[in-house]
Amino acid sequence: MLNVGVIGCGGMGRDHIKRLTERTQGAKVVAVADMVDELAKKGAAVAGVDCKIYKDAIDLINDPEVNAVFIITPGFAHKAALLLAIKAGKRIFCEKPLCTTAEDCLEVIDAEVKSGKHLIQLGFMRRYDKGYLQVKEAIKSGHYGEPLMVHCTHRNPEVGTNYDTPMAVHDTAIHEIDVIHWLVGDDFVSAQVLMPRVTKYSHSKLQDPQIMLLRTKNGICVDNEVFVNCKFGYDINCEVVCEDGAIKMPNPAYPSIRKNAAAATTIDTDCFVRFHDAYDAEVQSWVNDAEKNIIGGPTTWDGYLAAITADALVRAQTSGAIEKIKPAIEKPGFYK
Ligand SMILES: NC(=O)C1=CN([C@@H]2O[C@H](COP(=O)(O)OP(=O)(O)OC[C@H]3O[C@@H](n4cnc5c(N)ncnc54)[C@H](O)[C@@H]3O)[C@@H](O)[C@H]2O)C=CC1
Ligand SMILES: O=C1[C@@H](O)[C@H](O)[C@@H](O)[C@H](O)[C@H]1O
Repeated sequence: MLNVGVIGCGGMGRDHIKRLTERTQGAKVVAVADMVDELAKKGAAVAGVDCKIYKDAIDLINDPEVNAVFIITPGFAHKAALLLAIKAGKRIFCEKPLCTTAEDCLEVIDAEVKSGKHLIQLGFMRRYDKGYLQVKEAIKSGHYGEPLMVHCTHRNPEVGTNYDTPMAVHDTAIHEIDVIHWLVGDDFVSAQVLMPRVTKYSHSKLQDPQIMLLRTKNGICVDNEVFVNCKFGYDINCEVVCEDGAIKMPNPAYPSIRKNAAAATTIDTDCFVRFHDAYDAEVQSWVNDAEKNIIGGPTTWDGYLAAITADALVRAQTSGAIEKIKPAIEKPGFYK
C-alpha cells in the first residue's frame, strides 16, 4: 500500500484526495498539509478519520509513514515542496505546471538527477484521456500521413479576478503545450500570440481571448484559442490535420435532445467532469508504477520543455513578435 501525503487541500487537492481514497487501488491518504487550517481539515475529512493534519509541508514530507507525496499547491509554490520531497527521497506526483519559470524547473531537474532516482510524475492528465489517446493511435497508425497542422480550443466558462494574462499560458495553455508535443512527437521551436478584441467579461489584468501559435522543429503549426470567459461551457477541442486525412478528437458522448424545435447536446462546465476518467487513470498508473519503481508518465524533463514554451508565449504576449524556444541544456541522459 502506498501511503500518500497530500500538500495543498484546495479544489484540486481535495479532488485528488477523494480519488485516492475512493477510486484508486493500492494507495491511501495518510496525511494532508495546508497552510490554511480550515482547508487542511476539509482535506482530512475527505480522506477519513485516521488522516494526520499538518500545517507545514516539511513536516508531512518528513513523516516516516508517508512514502509518497502529492504536491497540489499553486504553481509558484511547487519548487520549494519538490526540492524538499526530492531530498527526502519520496515518490512525487506534482500538479502542473512543474514550476512557473524554466530556471526553477532546471533547479528541480538538477536535484532529481543528483538524487539518482526517478521520483516525479507531472499532472498532465490529458495524456490519459481516451479522446487524445485515440488521436495519438490514429497518428501512429501512419494511415493519414504526417501531421501538418493542429487546431485547438481551450475554453473555460469563466475565471476569477486573480487570473491574469500570463496565467492563460502557465495555468491553461500549458495543457496543450504538453499534450500536442506528446501527440505529434515533436518539439516546439517558436511561439507567437495574437490578441483579438477583449470580451466584455474580462477585467483589466486579463487579455481574453488569445490565439497562441506554435511551430515545431518539423514545421507543424499549432493554433490554440484560449478563451477563459467564454461563458457557455468547458470546451476542449483538438483536430490534427495530416497529409491524407484530418483526425478530430472525440468529446465525451451526450445524447442530443430535441425540444421546442431545437436540438441540444450537453457541453461540460469544468475540467473535473470533462477529464474525470483521465485524472483517475493518471493517478492509478502512478500508483501501479510505484511497485516497479518507475515513473511511466510525464517527467520533470517534460515539465521543463513545457516551461520554456510557456516562457516564450508569455514573452510573445507583450512583444507581439515570434519568440524562439530553445532548451538551455541538452536533455540529460537520465531522462532518455
Ligand atoms: N490538471 C488540472 O486540470 C488541474 C490542475 N490544477 C493545479 O492544481 C494546483 C492547485 O490548484 P487549486 O487547487 O485550483 O488551487 P487552490 O488555490 O484552490 O488550492 C491551493 C491550496 O494550496 C495551499 N497552499 C499554498 N501554498 C502552500 C504551502 N506552501 N504549503 C501548504 N499549502 C499551501 C492553499 O492554502 C490552498 O488551499 C495548481 O498547480 C493547479 O495548476 C488545478 C486545477 C485543474
Ligand atoms: O488545469 C486547469 C486549471 O488550472 C486551469 O485554470 C484551466 O484553464 C484548465 O482548463 C484546467 O484543466
